[in-house]
Amino acid sequence: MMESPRTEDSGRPLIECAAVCKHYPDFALDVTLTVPENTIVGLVGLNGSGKTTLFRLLTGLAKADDGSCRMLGQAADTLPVSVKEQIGVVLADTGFPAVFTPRDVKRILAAFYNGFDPEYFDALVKRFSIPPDKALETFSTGMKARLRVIAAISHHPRILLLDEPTAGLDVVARNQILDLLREYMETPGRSILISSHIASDLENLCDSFRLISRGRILLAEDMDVLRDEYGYVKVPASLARSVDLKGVVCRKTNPDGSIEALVSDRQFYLDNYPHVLVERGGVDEALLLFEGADAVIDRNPETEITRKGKETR
Ligand SMILES: Nc1ncnc2c1ncn2[C@@H]1O[C@H](COP(=O)(O)OP(=O)(O)OP(=O)(O)O)[C@@H](O)[C@H]1O
Repeated sequence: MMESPRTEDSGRPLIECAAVCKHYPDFALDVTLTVPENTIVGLVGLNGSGKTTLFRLLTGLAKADDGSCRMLGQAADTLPVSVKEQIGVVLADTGFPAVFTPRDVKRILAAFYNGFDPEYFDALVKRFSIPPDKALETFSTGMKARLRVIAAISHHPRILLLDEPTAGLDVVARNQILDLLREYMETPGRSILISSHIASDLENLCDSFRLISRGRILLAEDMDVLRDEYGYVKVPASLARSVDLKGVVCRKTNPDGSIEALVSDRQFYLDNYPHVLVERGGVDEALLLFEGADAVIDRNPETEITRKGKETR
């Protein structure tokens, strides 16, 4: 059986999805995922792949048709307040009413969370140059996004669920948020599940990532393994029959007969095939190849584990 991503071998699971299923008329989600403490997991997938649906299941906003999600060991659809207190959430396309000011937001959070830290909130608002008394309708996209993350983090939760927290932001604003998330993780016992369309954000922040496609997680890997060992290879049509596609994770055959593939052992190709283009395989390459692939090997060990568990039940 394949190992889980190496950085996640130890640590209590804070976020768990066990074969959780959600069906819509034109879409089906079926996900198994574990995020242990002290870990940042990135969720990557194209538009409509199911990222927001998964966040909605984890926050109890959507109810699973089968399987289950657990947060801090408790069923996600019936979380007690004591557990909700320990979760911070940024959901895509949500926010506070436009007429609110950051000071209003602070009052609401203080009423909602016992653990809300007003001094920390004020310090972050100041650090990110957010005007405390202006209505949010006057805010730029970046200011609103920063405030959403500040609001999610100011009660010192143990878990952060962040659906596209950096969407629409420039590089400075994105880096500010990523730095804040790194600081957040300096306290032991925490974890983050974060989705983003920006591969570099996830590559620089996360310990591991999950690639979700059409509602299923097809690849689960450590970020440093992806960076150090995986490769993108392009085999010209003339060599397509002679190259041993060792360690291929997914493969796409182009109309001209050339083959593009994501492989788990870049060095093998560098050593053996001097005429094959070999580059580092990043999150973007993985996404592009998985979407156009004509062959995919399921590289999500967690799915395998849960399926086996189900079969033996
Ligand atoms: N309430 C709903 N009713 C019907 N279909 C839905 C509902 N919510 C989501 N879907 C469908 O489920 C699929 C996955 O949507 P989801 O929002 O989870 O994707 P996503 O990966 O977050 O996409 P994006 O990156 O564009 O935000 C889409 O096809 C969407 O139309």
